[in-house]
Amino acid sequence: MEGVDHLADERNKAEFNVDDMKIIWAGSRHAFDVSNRISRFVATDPVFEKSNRALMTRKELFKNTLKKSVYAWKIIKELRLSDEEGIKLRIFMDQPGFLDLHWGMFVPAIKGQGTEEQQQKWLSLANKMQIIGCYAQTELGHGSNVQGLETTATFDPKTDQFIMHSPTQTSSKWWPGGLGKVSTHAVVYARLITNGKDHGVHGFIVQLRSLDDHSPLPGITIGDIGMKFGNGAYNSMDNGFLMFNQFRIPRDQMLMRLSKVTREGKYIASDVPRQLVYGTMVSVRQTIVSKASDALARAVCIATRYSAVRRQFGSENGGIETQVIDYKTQQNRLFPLLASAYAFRFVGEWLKWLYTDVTQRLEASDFVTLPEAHACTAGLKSMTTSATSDGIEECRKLCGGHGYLWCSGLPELFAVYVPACTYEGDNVVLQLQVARFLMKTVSQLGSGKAPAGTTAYMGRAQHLLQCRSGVQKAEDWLNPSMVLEAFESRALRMAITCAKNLSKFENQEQGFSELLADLVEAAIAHCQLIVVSKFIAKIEGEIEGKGVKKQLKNLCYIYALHLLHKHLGDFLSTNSVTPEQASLASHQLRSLYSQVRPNAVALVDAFDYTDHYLGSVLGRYDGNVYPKLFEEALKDPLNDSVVPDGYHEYIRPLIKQNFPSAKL
Ligand SMILES: CC/C=C\C/C=C\C/C=C\CCCC(=O)SCCNC(=O)CCNC(=O)[C@H](O)C(C)(C)COP(=O)(O)OP(=O)(O)OC[C@H]1O[C@@H](n2cnc3c(N)ncnc32)[C@H](O)[C@@H]1OP(=O)(O)O
Ligand SMILES: Cc1cc2nc3c(=O)[nH]c(=O)nc-3n(C[C@H](O)[C@H](O)[C@H](O)COP(=O)(O)OP(=O)(O)OC[C@H]3O[C@@H](n4cnc5c(N)ncnc54)[C@H](O)[C@@H]3O)c2cc1C
Repeated sequence: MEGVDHLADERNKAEFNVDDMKIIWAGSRHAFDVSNRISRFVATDPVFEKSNRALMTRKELFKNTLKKSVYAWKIIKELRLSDEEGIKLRIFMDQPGFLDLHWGMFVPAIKGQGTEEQQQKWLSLANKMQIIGCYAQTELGHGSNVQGLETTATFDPKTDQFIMHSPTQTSSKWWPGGLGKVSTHAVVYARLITNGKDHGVHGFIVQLRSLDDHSPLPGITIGDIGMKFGNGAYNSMDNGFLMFNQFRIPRDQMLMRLSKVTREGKYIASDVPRQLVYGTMVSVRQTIVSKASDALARAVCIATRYSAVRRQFGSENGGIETQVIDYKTQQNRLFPLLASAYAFRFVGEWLKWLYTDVTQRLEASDFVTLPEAHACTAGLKSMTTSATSDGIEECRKLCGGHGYLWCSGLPELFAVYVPACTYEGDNVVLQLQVARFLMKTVSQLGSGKAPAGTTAYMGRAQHLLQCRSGVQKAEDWLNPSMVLEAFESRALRMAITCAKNLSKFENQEQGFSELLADLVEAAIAHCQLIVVSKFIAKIEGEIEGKGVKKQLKNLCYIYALHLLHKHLGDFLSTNSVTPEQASLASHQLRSLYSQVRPNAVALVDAFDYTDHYLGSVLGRYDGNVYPKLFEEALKDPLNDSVVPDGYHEYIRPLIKQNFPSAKL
């Protein structure tokens, strides 16, 4: 029934103030106001309609993305939206496109690696979108191994230019978003060569297309790399290829904040760490963690509302059937994902703080926390995107058959989201960076250099290696110090076991290669500890709103205890818990699920997503699922006619067995 809230009973059960939780989820009242206003603005503007995009051809989808992106930019200018509002507009527009890479990577790369002069020149054009840029690093032959890139930028002192060249097919740039059809410029990563010497990978600003007619400049071959996973989905983006044939750019288009090439061709490296050339990736990885909470929250919102609407079995004497959300199996799959969405939100907030802190330190030439910032952004990007991709797929299954329908919103969400496990660093490759950092930290234990920040717990190695968990009853698993100690001792013991096994090899690199799988496990344990500890820090801080803290506490312990359950092998093999304590944790989990159950729908309402943004018939705010499923089905072009195209050509001859005679 139109206008009826089918989930009203669920909402009435809530034991906390949803409006207060909305503020906690958004981060502040101001952030909530911005999100709420912009999301509703996008939802009501017909240009941002998106329900029809799965049926568009690639060309139509691409053109539709251009239209929406340019319209979004027009709105940003005309309404003088702030940066924050502009970012929200792009998020709620919910269609990957060139704007993401222009604002998300091209502009930050120039800000981070350009001199002040270069910033003045290029950012004034980029900020007005008089040029459109992308981030061209990955090549056909190399993505993870950045040092293995083959594109060259050779300095020619005669002309004061760099010659950009793609010496092999594998050196073609391949994947950059926005490159294929839109970008006029790119920050290109290439090996810098001066006087015959290779100085490794550096960034260069390169014009790719004419600003008059958009044709590729002579010496440049460029195009789109083709269809990607799913219908619609990430195919709105023009990921591209690019080859240079001795293409010349002026010397001052090398990004020279970190190192320089003089007029004479002399290479001058500054005294800052060379890894700062990877700075844009660190900044984007940080934002990807918050985006993970957003994507997971969307899937969980759909699955939770639908699980409250959907009924199966359990009716007695023809009475009403059981809501599937009441099955403990459904709760055991769904509530940890709900808890994870909140957990990733809070760790994302903390990571933003860490990133801001390291940026300020770098500006003051303090590089001490750079390795930790790299390890945290890499590890948390990896952990949260893997969990989110798996979580979206689990939500699809939680919605049964209807979850497989395009109009559930889940197939497209998965198709758009899953490459996050690969872009901005393959998730395994990134965990190995964390593992290197952990092995270094372990090797320095006892050297007098106390581990700090997220590895500070390793400074208590003596205690953590010997301690036995004090959990004696199920309620002890609601004690933050007991939970933290179990996670710390598991992470430390796994790292120390890896370090001991490594030390058995004469050649450390060979040992590292042999132990890769164990090292990744140790890195994941460390990252999970970070997320648990930041969630605990959140619930121990000041939280306003009726009943809000209680709900967050429940979610925090669900998050931690479900991880304990999932990785029980680690916890048992490191003697961080006993089998009896593990079974007490399961008992506590069941009790927490019962406490979350009446609040579940309100906890996803707190995400404040519009029906437009969710894009899901199953996740509708009003829960009016079945009539809307019919409406969606009837919109399908196959239902335009009762008798389908092809009937006379194929179906009728088949059932009449009236084929033209076959020829062999
Ligand atoms: C608002 C946001 C909006 C938009 C964007 C969002 C979505 C858009 C969608 C998609 C965009 C996707 C864009 C891309 O994918 S761009 C391409 C990304 N590519 C990668 O991520 C490549 C991954 N590989 C690497 O990062 C590195 O090569 C590496 C794996 C980390 C290895 O580095 P390398 O130098 O070759 O090798 P090492 O010898 O292992 O490292 C030396 C030393 O440096 C340290 N290190 C490495 N990276 C960093 C860093 N970023 N910062 C600081 N330090 C770093 C490393 O740990 C090691 O340290 P030691 O102390 O051990 O010497
Ligand atoms: C949708 C999308 C958008 C993208 N956008 C951009 C962009 O805008 N700009 C850009 O420059 N790039 C972009 N990329 C490229 C992306 O950054 C790379 O694909 C990514 O960094 C992974 O590199 P790869 O493809 O070389 O993977 P590979 O490194 O070839 O990975 C293949 C397999 O090998 C494993 N592996 C690799 N190295 C190791 C190792 N040392 N130890 C153990 N296992 C290893 C990996 O775990 C993986 O299983 C994009 C990619 C996608 C999918």
